[in-house]
Amino acid sequence: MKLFLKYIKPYVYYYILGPIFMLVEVAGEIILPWLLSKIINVGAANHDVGYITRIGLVMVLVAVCMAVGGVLGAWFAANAAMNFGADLRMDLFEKIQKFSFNNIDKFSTGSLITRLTNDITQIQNMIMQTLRACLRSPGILIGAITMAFVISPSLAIVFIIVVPVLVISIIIIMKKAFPRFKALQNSIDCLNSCVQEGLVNIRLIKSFVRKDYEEKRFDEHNKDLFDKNIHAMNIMIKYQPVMTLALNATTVAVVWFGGNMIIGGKMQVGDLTAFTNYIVQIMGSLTMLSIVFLNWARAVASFRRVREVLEEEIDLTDDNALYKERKVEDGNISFKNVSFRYYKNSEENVLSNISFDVKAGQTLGIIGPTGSGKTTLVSLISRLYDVDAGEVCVDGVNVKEYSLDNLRNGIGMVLQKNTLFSGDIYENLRWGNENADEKTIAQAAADAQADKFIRGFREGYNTQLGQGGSNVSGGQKQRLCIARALLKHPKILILDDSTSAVDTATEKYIRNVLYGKYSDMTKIIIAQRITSVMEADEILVMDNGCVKGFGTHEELLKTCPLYKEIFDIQISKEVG
Ligand SMILES: Nc1ncnc2c1ncn2[C@@H]1O[C@H](COP(=O)(O)OP(=O)(O)OP(=O)(O)O)[C@@H](O)[C@H]1O
Repeated sequence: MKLFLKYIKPYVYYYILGPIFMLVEVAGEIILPWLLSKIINVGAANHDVGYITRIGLVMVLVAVCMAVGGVLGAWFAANAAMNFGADLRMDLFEKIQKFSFNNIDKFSTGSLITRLTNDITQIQNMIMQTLRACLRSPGILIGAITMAFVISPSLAIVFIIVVPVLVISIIIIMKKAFPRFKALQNSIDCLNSCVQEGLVNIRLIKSFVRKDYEEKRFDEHNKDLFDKNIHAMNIMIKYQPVMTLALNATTVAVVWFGGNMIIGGKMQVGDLTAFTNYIVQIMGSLTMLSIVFLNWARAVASFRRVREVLEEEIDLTDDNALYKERKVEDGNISFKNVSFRYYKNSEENVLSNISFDVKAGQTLGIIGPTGSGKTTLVSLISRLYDVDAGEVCVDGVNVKEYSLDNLRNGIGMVLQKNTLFSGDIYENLRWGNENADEKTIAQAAADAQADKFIRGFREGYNTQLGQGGSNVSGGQKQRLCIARALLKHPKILILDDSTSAVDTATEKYIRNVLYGKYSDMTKIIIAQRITSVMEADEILVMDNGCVKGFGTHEELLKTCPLYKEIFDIQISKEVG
């Protein structure tokens, strides 16, 4: 509730004015049947045209006031709901941006998308409907029942039987609806995850001819969503005819008893007309209330899902950092007895007892079999994960003592899975430095051996890139990502297998530029090709999460059997 109030507070006037304007409509709906009965009982009975005209004009005036009240009430309700949704969505998005990888792994991407979109829409709809109905429906209910008792207390007894029965059935329906709506939202999660995976990987699906399999998977999720929808909607489907039946039965009973009363001279025709109008209003407001309650059931399920994300504890923060203002100045790196595992309940470490130092400006090459922990190791430098034992220091300070922004601003990472965004090349490269001018961008691109091929495109640097960089080759994408990182001018540059798709000659050019022009930058180059790391100042050889060797190329050839083996296999293959 506290969380709910946070989003209501800034727009509290909308929440007050919306229902108040709706009351104008309520008053009108109560007055109109009564005025109608006056026209029938007095005007028509006495053939008094003047009376009919006067009351008629009052009715028109009431209708105009109702329209104005209705429009303003709806406007305030819509604004309250939309603002609530927009603020909640923003907070949710900000929270997700702060998530560590561990937090992200807990929720699937599809589920986070559903929570950000569909769940918040449910909450918005609920707020809008509630504001429109919270005073209107009870107001009409109370007003119409009162008027009915005023007109004919004996006839109004029928409501004492009908209303409690309907209220009890609404409560039962609410109880049944809640779990069904929760299951429905979870099913939307699964469908969204399936759609997202299917669209992001559409090229892979086509190349592996997995279209049928993916269609089958989608069909299963789609059917599940259909079933859950029907299961939830069944409540509404069954409920609506019950309400209509109750309305019709009550009307028939009232007309029958009322007719007898008119024959017996105990009631006037106009009163019976007004009475039947009030029946419609009472039933209408009960139906409206039941729909609002059903939407509440759905929105509460959604709100719980949104709250789950908002209240998720972020396990990697800089809240307790000692040197929040400090920036990475030189680029010295030091690993001291570092151990790490992804799953905290697993017994085996992914990295075990790693220790090494890299001085500012040096180049460290990292080589080792796949899965040996190279990517994991460099992820710890920019605190994508926290170590389980030991410490990682940058410029002599534990990475946990920097603010995350300052630490990550000092480090440029070109990840193994490179990603570009839709937009032109300029926009993409400016991720490295949003203020970079065209000349600086072109220079960074030239250093990454990308300038030439970019200028080869018809639109040059204005070429639009597809989502994820789908319209450039793997090697081109890697060079654009390196240019983007160079533009950042980080103190530490990490290239994680990021030239694997670049031909060896171009890769050598890039290395030469890095060793020459960027000699003050600490560079970590992870590679599968031994030629990519041979010239590094130090080389770290990894195997199964452990350091198997550390030294220069010449030293390792003598001291590290694994390095020698990799060298022999790769170099003899090249010679062969
Ligand atoms: N996000 C993750 N969650 C759980 N386990 C992971 C995760 N990422 C990697 N691993 C596991 O950690 C180990 C080391 O993976 P890592 O990616 O660091 O190896 P690598 O040496 O960089 O491999 P490659 O050369 O293939 O890129 C592997 O066993 C891998 O399965």
